[in-house]
Amino acid sequence: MKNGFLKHDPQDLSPQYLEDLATGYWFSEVLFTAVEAGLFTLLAGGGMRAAEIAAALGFDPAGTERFLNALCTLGLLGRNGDVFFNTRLSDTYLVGGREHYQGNSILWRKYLRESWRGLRECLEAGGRVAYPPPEESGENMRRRVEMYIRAMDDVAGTKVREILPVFEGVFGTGRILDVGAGSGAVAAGFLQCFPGLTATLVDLPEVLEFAKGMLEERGLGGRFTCHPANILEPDALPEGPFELVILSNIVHAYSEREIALLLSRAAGCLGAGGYLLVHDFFPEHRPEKAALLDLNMLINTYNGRVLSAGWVREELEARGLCCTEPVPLRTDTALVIAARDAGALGRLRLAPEQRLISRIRSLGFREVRSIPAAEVHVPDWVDLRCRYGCENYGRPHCPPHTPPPEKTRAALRDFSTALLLEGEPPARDFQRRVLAAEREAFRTGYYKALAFWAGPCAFCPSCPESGPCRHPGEARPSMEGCGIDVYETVRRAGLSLRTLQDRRDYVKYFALLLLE
Ligand SMILES: C[S@@+](CC[C@H](N)C(=O)[O-])C[C@H]1O[C@@H](n2cnc3c(N)ncnc32)[C@H](O)[C@@H]1O
Repeated sequence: MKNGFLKHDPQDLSPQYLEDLATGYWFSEVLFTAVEAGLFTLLAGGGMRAAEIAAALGFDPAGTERFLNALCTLGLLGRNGDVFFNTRLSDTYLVGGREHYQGNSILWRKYLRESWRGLRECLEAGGRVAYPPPEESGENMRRRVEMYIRAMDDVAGTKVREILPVFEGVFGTGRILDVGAGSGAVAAGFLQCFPGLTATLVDLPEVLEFAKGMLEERGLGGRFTCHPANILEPDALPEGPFELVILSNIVHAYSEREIALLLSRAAGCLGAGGYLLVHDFFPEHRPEKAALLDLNMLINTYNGRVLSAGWVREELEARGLCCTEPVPLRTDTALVIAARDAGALGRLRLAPEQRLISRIRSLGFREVRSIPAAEVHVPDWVDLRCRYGCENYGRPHCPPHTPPPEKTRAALRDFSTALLLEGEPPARDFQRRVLAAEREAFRTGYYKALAFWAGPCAFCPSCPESGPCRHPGEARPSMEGCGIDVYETVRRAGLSLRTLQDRRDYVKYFALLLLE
C-alpha cells in the first residue's frame, strides 16, 4: 500500500502484491462489520474494554478482542492497556450522526459486494446480469433508494468541501443547476458558502423526495427548487441562464453518446459568465480507481462507463467552451471546469503548481510528484560513480562537463520546488517529454524552470567524436551527473526505484524539474 492506496509497483516482483489483492476483502469485511455493528459510535463516548464492547454489541468476548486488535493494526482503533478507543480518523468519519460520517457510503459498498460476485457472469454476458427483483415492493425500493442517497450524501459532502476553495469569492447572486443532484449535497455546499445563490436540483422524482428533506434539514428551505425529470430526455433541463451548472458523478453513468448530448444541453444552460463544473472519476487522476469504477458500472448499470477528462474537455471545447486542465482533488476524483470565456476561468482559485502538474502529467508521465527543492539529495559520492564505472563518462553532458555537487547544491538553494517525473523507455521519447514539461513550466511563468533527466542524453545516436554537442538547446544533464542521488531523492518523494537485477526487469526513468 502506498499513500493508503493499493498501488502496483512494476519493479516489485515479490508475490506480496498478489497476496494483498487477494485478501483485499479481509480489509473490507473488518471495516463493514465494525461500521455495521456501530462500534465506532459506541466508542464515541470514551474508551472501553473488550468484554464491555462485546457485551454491548452482542459479540463473543474472545473473538471480539481479536477483532479489536485487527482494527488497531488498521489504524481504526487505538489501545491503552486493555482499553480500546477510536483513533482520530474513525472518530471523525465513522461515528454515526457526526458531520463527516462516511458509514452510509461504506455500507453501500458492502451492498454492492453481491453484484461484484457476478463479475464473471457479466463478462460472459457482456454487461449487467443482476437487477432488482421485478416484484420488489415499493417499500423495499424506497429503502434501497434512501440507502443510495445517503451513501452519495456522505461522499458528496466531503467532495464539495474540497471543491469550494476553487470558487472562493467567485459568486454573488445567481442560480445553480445541479444535474443528477442525488442528495443535493454538492449544490448545498455552494448554497451554504454563497448566500446569494439559489439552486434547481434535477433528478428522478423518487430521489428528489429525499433530497428535498435533506436540504430542508440543512436549513436551506426556500433557496432551492426540485425539478423531477429524466435527464436523458431532450427537454429535461430547465431554462437557463445559470451561473453554475453541476454535473457531479454523472458523466460515468451513461455511454459516450448520451453524455455528449447531456454536456451539450448543460452547456446550453450556461450564463455568459457562468461555470460548468464536471466532477468525476478520471483515469488521468487515479487510473486504478477509475478502471475499477468502470467495472462497477459494467456490473451495476445499463451502459455506464468511465470517460476520460481529456474526452470531456474535447467535447466541451467542441461546443465553444474553454476548459481547465483536470483539477485533481486530494481524494480519488477530479474536476474539469468550463466557461464561455477564458477570463472566467482566470477567476478560479487554481493553485498554479497544481495546474502545471496536471498539464505535465498529460504529457504521458506515469507519476508527477512535487517535493521541496531542499529535499533533493546531493551527497559527495555520486559523480564518482560516473567517473568510475560508467562508459558514458566524458560525453558532453556527463561529468566532468556537468556541475560538481557543490554547484548543484548551491543552485538548488535558488529553487523552492522540484517535480519528479516518472516515465519509461524509450529514453529518447522520455527525454523529449521532459523537455516539453520544462517548456510548459516556462510558458506558465516559471521562468527559471530547469530540467535534469536520468541517464545519459539520448537525443542523438552518438555524440560528436570531438567538439561540442550538436543540440545544446535540447540536451540536459542527468541528475546523477550533477551529483544528485536519484534513488534517495525518489524515495523522499514517496516513489520507489530499485536497481535492476536482469534484462527483463521493468525500467523506470526519472527526471527532475526545478521550479521557483
Ligand atoms: C452517482 S449519483 C451522483 C449524485 C450527486 N450528483 C453527487 O455527486 O453526489 C448519480 C445521480 O444521477 C441521477 N440520475 C441518473 N440517471 C438519471 C436520469 N436519467 N435522470 C435523472 N437523474 C438521473 C441518479 O438518480 C443519481 O442521483
